[in-house]
Amino acid sequence: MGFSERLRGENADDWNAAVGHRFVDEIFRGTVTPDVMRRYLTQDYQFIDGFVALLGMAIATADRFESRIRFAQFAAMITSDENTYFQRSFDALGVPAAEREHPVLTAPTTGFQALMREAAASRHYASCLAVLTVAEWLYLSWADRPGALPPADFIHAEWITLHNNDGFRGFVTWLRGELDRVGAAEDEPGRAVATAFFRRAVVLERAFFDHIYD
Ligand SMILES: Cc1ncc(C[n+]2csc(CCO)c2C)c(N)n1
Repeated sequence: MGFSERLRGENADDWNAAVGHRFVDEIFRGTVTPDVMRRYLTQDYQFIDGFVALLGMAIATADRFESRIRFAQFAAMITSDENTYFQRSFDALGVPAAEREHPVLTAPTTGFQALMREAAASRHYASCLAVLTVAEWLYLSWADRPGALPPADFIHAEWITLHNNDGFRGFVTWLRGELDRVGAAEDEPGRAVATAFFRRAVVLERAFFDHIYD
């Protein structure tokens, strides 16, 4: 069994609770209320800055050029103006500028920001990979419901298709392979550090979904 599959298995309870969360069922049915969707998206929007910084550290610490290229291309894609989902959703939900840019942060959001900052500060490629892999793979896992009909509202439908399209699937497959490769090459202390980052990320993903219903 590869490192990524082993890590997922060790965190199966929290992983499955996130992937099968009430929010996920409701977004596929198109029944997430505007109030909940607004809380979710305003908090999630605060995630992207630290995420891109962490990608930058993965580019810097990767052990080979081809991995840097993969991350650089992904970073370019997610930071291009092409993806206007958040702004269109904020417009549709009537979210004012102040709440888009400076919402009151919830505990899981500040937890994620700290986790991504710490992973980057570690300058340890396997730890950067561990956090990035959870953020991507767990999202592909919940969004991947073959045969499910798309909900009517674009706010629900596009949040699903952003995370289950073939390009995203290909990147997650590569990311898992990269974590498997790097995990196998690490010594045991290095693997243990990456394992702890992976676990914290899975716990926070579950808490992030829970918190929008509090
Ligand atoms: C709490 C939370 N965890 C993971 C993701 C997924 N995610 C974060 S950044 C990124 C790349 C650009 O889409 C992806 C897929 C999320 N949105 N929110």
